[in-house]
Amino acid sequence: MYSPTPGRFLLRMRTPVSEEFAGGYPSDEEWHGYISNSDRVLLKTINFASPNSAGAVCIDPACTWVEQWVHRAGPREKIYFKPEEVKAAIVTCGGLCPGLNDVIRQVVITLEIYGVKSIVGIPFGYRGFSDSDLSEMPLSRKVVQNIHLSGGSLLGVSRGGPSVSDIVDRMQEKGINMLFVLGGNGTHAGANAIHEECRNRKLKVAVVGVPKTIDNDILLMDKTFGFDTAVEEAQRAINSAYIEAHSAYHGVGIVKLMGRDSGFIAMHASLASGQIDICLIPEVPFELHGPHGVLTHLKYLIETKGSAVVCVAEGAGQNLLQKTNAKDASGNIVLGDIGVHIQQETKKYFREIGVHADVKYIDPTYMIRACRANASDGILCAVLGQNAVHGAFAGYSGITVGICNNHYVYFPIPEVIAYPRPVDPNSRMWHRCLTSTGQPDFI
Ligand SMILES: Nc1ncnc2c1ncn2[C@@H]1O[C@H](COP(=O)(O)OP(=O)(O)O)[C@@H](O)[C@H]1O
Ligand SMILES: O=P(O)(O)OC[C@H]1O[C@](O)(COP(=O)(O)O)[C@@H](O)[C@@H]1O
Ligand SMILES: [Mg+2]
Repeated sequence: MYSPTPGRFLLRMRTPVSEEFAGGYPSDEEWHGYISNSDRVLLKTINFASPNSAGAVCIDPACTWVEQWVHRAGPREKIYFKPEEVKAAIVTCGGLCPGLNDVIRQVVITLEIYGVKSIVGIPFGYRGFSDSDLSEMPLSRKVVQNIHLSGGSLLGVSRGGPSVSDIVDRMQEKGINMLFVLGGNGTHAGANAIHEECRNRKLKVAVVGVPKTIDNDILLMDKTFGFDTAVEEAQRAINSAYIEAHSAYHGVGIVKLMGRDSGFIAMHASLASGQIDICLIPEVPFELHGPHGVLTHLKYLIETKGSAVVCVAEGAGQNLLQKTNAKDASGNIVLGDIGVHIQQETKKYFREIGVHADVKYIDPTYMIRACRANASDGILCAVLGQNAVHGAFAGYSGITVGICNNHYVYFPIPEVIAYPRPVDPNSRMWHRCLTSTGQPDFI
């Protein structure tokens, strides 16, 4: 569609002190280290023998093997934007997530290495495109140098905001032709709509996403950034609940962790801690009362080991609570508080059966996401941020970056947000979690 020009992302650099290397490293070397547009990464790596294998996803009863590939991420030899003509914008939307600043930093640094001079941050999510009292923030390596040392987002985040057509109007007014969108499912739905609108208006704009969700609920990816940090941070809450429960006579500790639709944080935090007796996630229904209910098992645990710790994801057991039909500014359903409900029902239950129980409830909700990224997330953010810029220069739009089978790739946005990625109750990981907790079925 547009004629490509040779890439300006230098994989080998020399300080341009001498005339000889003023333009960078000589380009006539055989090794160049660019990614070919034909490089592909295999989407699924297990050839399941039958649909009965744990976690099997099959297209037919014979589980016929179908190879599916995605584009490998990274710098290309030919680029589709002249860096001096680029005005790049970065926006962070939805809730916070550890690592947002790390990604912003890497996007800015990489853009500068390509030679982009005009880089701005849009304040407070998509809202920053419409609110007249919010002005764009000029970004450079100097501005972002140390932002990864703290959590949150330098640019601020928000839910809700203007229509897609208003956003594209503002982008046209401001001359933005590269947009980097950091956010979850909702943000990516918006990013894809912005990409489509730009196409309809025949604008040469690259819209590239970087999936941000501590819930880890984006399809096809090994994991999203911030998830590891959230799981690690959750260990403190779980350990406190364990110590409280263990030190009390008939102690019961309850910890509620984030996870609107998906129980990945609760499952991984339970598995990592080794201190959880009951893990409850949205994907696996449970009863509190009755012979197979959670409370009967708590009584058994109190009798047999003296204490117990429960980890519950915020989206779990919503069928046990009264629906409010309330929605947040982005249209997400406001959930009932399952943690408080389990706390109250546990106290009531033990009171009614005349057994002493010392119930302690910990809700570390915002503490697990308002923190700085750990080392492994720091690396993930760096690679994703850099690859987002390479993707835009490679001429892609309507894509998002991710890690798939340990390789970094570009996904078409609609493929990864078709629905929130759930924990598969038939997966090995959920079975491993059950093995660790030793919990029975609660239905
Ligand atoms: N289907 C959609 N189409 C366009 N924009 C959307 C859509 N869903 C959400 N958004 C916008 O994306 C932003 C973030 O959405 P939200 O659901 O709050 O967070 P997240 O992106 O983390 O899922 C909000 O500004 C919201 O208005
Ligand atoms: O109170 P807030 O800011 O709406 O955030 C709560 C939500 O944030 C999350 O952790 C992640 O949500 P997003 O991916 O939409 O940012 C959800 O699990 C949780 O419901
Ligand atoms: Mg969301």
